[in-house]
Amino acid sequence: MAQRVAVPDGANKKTSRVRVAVRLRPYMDNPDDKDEGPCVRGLDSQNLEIINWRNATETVKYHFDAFHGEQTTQQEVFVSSVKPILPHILNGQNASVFAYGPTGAGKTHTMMGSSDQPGVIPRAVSEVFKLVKAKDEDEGWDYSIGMSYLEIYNEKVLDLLSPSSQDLPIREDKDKNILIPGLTLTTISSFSDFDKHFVPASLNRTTASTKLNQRSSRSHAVLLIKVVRTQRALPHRQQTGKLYLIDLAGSEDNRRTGNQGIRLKESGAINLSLFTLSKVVDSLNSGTAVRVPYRDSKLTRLLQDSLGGSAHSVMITNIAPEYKYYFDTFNALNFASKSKLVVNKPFTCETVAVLPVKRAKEDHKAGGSGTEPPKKRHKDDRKTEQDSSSPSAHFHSPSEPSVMDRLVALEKLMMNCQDKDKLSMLSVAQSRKEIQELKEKQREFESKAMQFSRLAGEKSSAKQEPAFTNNSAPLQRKPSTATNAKKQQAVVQPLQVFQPLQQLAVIKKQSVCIKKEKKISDQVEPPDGKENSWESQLDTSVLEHSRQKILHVLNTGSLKELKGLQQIGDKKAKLILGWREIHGHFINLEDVVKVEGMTGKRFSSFMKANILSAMGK
Ligand SMILES: Nc1ncnc2c1ncn2[C@@H]1O[C@H](COP(=O)(O)OP(=O)(O)OP(=O)(O)O)[C@@H](O)[C@H]1O
Repeated sequence: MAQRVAVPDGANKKTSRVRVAVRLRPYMDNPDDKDEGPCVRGLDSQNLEIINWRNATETVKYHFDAFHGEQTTQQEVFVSSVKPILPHILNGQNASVFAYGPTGAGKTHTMMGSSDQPGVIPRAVSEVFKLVKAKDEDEGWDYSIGMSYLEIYNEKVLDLLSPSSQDLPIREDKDKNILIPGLTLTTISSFSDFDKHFVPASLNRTTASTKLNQRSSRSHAVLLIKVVRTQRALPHRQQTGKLYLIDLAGSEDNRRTGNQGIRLKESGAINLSLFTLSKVVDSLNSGTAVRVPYRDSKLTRLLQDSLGGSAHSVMITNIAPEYKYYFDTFNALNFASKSKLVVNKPFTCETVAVLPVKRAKEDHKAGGSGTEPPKKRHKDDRKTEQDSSSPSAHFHSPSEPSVMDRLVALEKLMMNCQDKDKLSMLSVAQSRKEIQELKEKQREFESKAMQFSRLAGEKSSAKQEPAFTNNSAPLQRKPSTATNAKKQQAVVQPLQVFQPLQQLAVIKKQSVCIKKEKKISDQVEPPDGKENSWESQLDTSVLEHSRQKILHVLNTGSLKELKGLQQIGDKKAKLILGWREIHGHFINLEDVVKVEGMTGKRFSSFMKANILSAMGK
């Protein structure tokens, strides 16, 4: 049998952008949400605006490749955003279309649709058959179409056409094509043939009811349509084009989905892979990435040869207009647009009237503009108490799980620390990204805490004991060596406190800070005076002036200005911005050790480098 060899692809090796469209679903009347109106609206076929939560008299404008408003039909979405990329599949190129967005914002509606309003998937498959049929016989190629259908659930690849199969591996061949050995590939000869396989397989998808969506997709559903064309004459060239049509699981805020237990675990996997997808799309669209992090999740690994490179990709970001989706919408838009947003000038009265702002004020009353009339503020307070979706309602509810409480506490902390002057230094997108990253870290911490709590639960008696006890803390079990004992202690210490789980986040933070402050003073002013001997040689007033200058940059500097400091790279600068978002200003320079990764030693070295550099030495 003749062996096939890969023909070098003459196509442009430049990494292509992901085309981004946004679709706003219609407002859904809900007795609890009445009178609120939308928080986001379209401006034209490429632009939309959303209330600015930092100042409800402003909006934030976004520009996209396409904007589909509430009235847009399934056919219009398909024709404008998907149809143009399909002919490439017949020429051996790859493409991907994916629907991204918060849970309940319309991803499944967009991708699958219903029998009377079919979505992108049935329309695209039907179009591929049409395109093949329309090919001229005289061109001399034979076409065959195959389908695979899988879901990525909890970072496992599961074959929806063969539901009894186990987690499948993702491999890359020598030509950098992504393969899934063992995945069913069914040849289909017509649209009805496709339908026959697709409909029952869709029922195998993992869905569940959450607070926000009765039938929420808990996995990423990936439909692969493979078009292989073979030349009839010698040398029987063969080209394979892959089209991925993906209905992603919703990006989730667990306070609002009410997720616990298995739902929370699913949600962790969903958010992780979406976070990685956002990094990949960001890298591709910014065009600056040295390494696109495809390997960081199964989803992006699978899409590696169909996202970026010479592939054609479209992301349809689904958003919902109701206020209860506000933060999810804001996050989704920031993920989708990255640098494209513009902060508006203050809203005119006329425009404010069109977009009611009370919910935004309510959600952020602690950090709002402070200009709202007292009467209205009172009304909003009342509403907050009644509204179960309000962060503060969760915060005060003793029956809510502690994980949610702590996430809400974090969010609340962020809201309370809004300082207009400080925030004006940051672009909205940038700061949201930082918050997002911090939230990811917080989630990691939460999942560790949950694991920890489970361990504690197994060991302790069935009585109502605190979740954390000093003899159940795994970190304490680690034998510490003389050299790292101090470091370990700084972490273990807070867990020795007998406190309910829900207070852990705060306690841990405080304790670590106290401990680290101690470490710092040890290191900045060591007993032998060796470490800071350089300081003692400087004039006190000059030293103090330099310290103040550094503190000023740390408190008000933009990303660029922070990176201008000695020993502050991109990552550390972002962490500092994120810390400021949550906690406000650094009161003392020594507070910098509270920023993740800034140890006492690093702080000493940071101070030395910056003071000497400020003095021109
Ligand atoms: N453009 C639209 N027109 C009419 N109804 C819509 C539209 N978009 C979504 N819906 C309706 O909104 C509800 C939620 O939509 P859908 O299930 O598609 O959300 P989702 O983003 O896929 O959620 P999840 O991530 O939880 O699966 C459904 O009842 C759906 O029919």
